[in-house]
Amino acid sequence: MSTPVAAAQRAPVPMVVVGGYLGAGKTTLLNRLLERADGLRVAVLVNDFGEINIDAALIRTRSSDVLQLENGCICCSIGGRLAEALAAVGARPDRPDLLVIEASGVSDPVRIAQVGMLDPALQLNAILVAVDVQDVDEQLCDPLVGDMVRRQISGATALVLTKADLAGACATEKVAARVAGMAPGAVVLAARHGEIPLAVFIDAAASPRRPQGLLQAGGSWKSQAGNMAGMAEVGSFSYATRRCFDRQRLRQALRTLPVPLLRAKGIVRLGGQDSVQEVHVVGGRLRIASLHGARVSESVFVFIGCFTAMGREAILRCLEGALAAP
Ligand SMILES: Nc1nc2c(ncn2[C@@H]2O[C@H](COP(=O)(O)OP(=O)(O)OP(=O)(O)O)[C@@H](O)[C@H]2O)c(=O)[nH]1
Repeated sequence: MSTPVAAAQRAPVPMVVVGGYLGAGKTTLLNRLLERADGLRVAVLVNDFGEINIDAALIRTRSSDVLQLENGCICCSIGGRLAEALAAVGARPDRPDLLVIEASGVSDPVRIAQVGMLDPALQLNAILVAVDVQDVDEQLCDPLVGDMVRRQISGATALVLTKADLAGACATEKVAARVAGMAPGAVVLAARHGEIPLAVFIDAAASPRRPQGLLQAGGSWKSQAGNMAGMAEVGSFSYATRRCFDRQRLRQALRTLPVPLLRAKGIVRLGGQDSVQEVHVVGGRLRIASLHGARVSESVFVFIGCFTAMGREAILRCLEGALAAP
């Protein structure tokens, strides 16, 4: 392994941080990049909220170079581990051509970029922030998460509008104007199911840099996130089972959960089917889609929200009611 000095003398690894609120489409962006990154060696560092890293599993179906950090907000709670993981990438004898960090939906991408910028082996290319056109207005008004979403958006060098296909052109234009005003200097572009020009990741010049203050920006995030967690107890819990789910019952259960949540995602096996499915609940909408090429021995779910013990149990009961007959 090379020494830190030797590592610093080689050309730095371009780094892109992908941020954005829960369910905004970060993993989709990353997977689309990996599908098209012909010959480009992309290392991916994924931080997820919850003890089961569903995102890393979803990305692993498309890349083998995936590093993962568990449990939420890399910038506040595991900054040291993030720095270590980044240093390990920079110290590799065969450095990747690109390092992409997927931030958790409740973290501040600027803080993550700051940690990376302290490492001379890395060079920040862009902070991409995914913005869900359908849900961002509601998120920005939400007393619980509004400040966090605003901060994520305002730290972007590129804002990637997602789900324009669902929201329509008119809503997309309105959101584009709104978020552009929150992040002056950021490029605003729309993604089609995660597809954006590769240059946005690869070419530093394609993303205008925040000219100043990057290292100062976002300084109060830690305390804000701390307050938020204390006030509202945003948390997560997971569920794993070796049994299969019944598709119809699972749909019904996830559409009628008795407890509000911020996000749910899972990788599940359905009774009578070989294929593995990915499951997403975002903004109350449910999507179940085949996860091609995946093989799993158990189904897993992560739920993110403000749950009481009773709420948690109610959700677990719903899930158990959706299991297929053994
Ligand atoms: N229709 C449509 N769906 C999208 C688009 N982008 C993402 N999605 C869907 O939105 C859901 C959430 O996408 P993810 O990529 O998992 O979102 P994420 O930001 O990684 O989610 P977290 O990691 O939980 O914060 C999935 O069901 C995606 O298929 C899009 O452009 N159009």
